[in-house]
Amino acid sequence: MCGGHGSSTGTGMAFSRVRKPDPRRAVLMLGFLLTFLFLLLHMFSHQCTITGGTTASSGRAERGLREPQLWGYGAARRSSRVLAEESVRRPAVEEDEAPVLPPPGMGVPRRLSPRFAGKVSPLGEGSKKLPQAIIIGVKKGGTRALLEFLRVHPDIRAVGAEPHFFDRNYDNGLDWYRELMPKTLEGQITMEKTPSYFVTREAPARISAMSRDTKLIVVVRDPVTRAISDYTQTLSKKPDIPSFESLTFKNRTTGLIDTSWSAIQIGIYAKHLDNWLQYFPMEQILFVSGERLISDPAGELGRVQDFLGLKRIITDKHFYFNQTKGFPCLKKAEGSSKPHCLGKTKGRTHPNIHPEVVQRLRDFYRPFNMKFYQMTGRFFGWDD
Ligand SMILES: Nc1ncnc2c1ncn2[C@@H]1O[C@H](COP(=O)(O)OS(=O)(=O)O)[C@@H](OP(=O)(O)O)[C@H]1O
Repeated sequence: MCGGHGSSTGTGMAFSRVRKPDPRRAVLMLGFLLTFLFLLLHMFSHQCTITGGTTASSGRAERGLREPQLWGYGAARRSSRVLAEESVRRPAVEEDEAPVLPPPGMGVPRRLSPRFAGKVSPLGEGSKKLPQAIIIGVKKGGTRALLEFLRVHPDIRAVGAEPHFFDRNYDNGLDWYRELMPKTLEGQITMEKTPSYFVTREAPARISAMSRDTKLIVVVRDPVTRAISDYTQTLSKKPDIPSFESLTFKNRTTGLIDTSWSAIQIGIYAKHLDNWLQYFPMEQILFVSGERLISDPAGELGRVQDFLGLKRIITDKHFYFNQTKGFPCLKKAEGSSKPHCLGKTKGRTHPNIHPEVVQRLRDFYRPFNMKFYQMTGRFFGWDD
């Protein structure tokens, strides 16, 4: 535009006009100035749109929608802000239900949240290792109690929250998984618990690929009580769900049980165990009675310590029965001198289920339970 104007007027002409005050030239200059200012303003407003775009994408993340992953300091700060904001909006996270995991590729923060922190030696020595023993199930069996009790042992280090690596987070890779673990010294055992592994089809192959020597622990509980406990947990979060009775039956009149309902499905232990036996020998799996873990915690803990090849350090002396809670509690929690019972999400009051429905479920589970006793060589006494 400028060049075009110069060539049409001619250099000499232009020069002579500079000397004379020319109102047209003044208007032109003003036009230039205004165009320049306009361009400047436009660039500035474009810059603002980009910043606004970032905010919008955070909003997307907050609403749980997918957004391209941007790693680095800004992204890390943004995701921690998102988590903080979400935790304000969400009701308190229920124990064992929604562990806050670091996103893949970002590594694990040096200071882990207490939910993830295992016991760390005061000097921070040792190294992080993949777990040599895993509590793989069952949901609502008493897995949290077992892990909390085991953590009292000086030779056990366990991650607090459920990593869900072999079901939900497998794509994050073994390095990510290892990073979640607490540091251990020579001779100490690294552990984790994720009860959903027991019913995850891919879990046995995946754990075996990590190490064929992994020791597996399953806390089992009467499948009928377990189903009611599972339902009670869901009910506590979604009070509007249908009744236990209506979810149990495909057809109430014929009494046909809906085995596709996870609360029922999980309790068919023999079927799930079959899947594990394709990859692990029976000697590598220990079954803990969820009922005896309540009535005789030291006895069950003795079996677990033997299975893990550890000295029997956790004994009767470590437990007391808390009348208010109605469950055994630790006289001294790990790393503390105070008594410790599990939180209020453990040991909930179950709704009353019609005795006829309970009986129908007992009949349904009986053959599977028999098979399970046979497979494990232990009689759990659920069918008396
Ligand atoms: N010592 C002690 N204190 C409190 N609760 C105990 C204890 N030992 C076993 N239990 C039983 O554990 C049941 C919860 O099982 P899980 O920890 O495996 O549940 S979860 O799958 O991790 O959500 C929980 O089930 P509900 O009673 O249905 O809440 C308890 O019955």
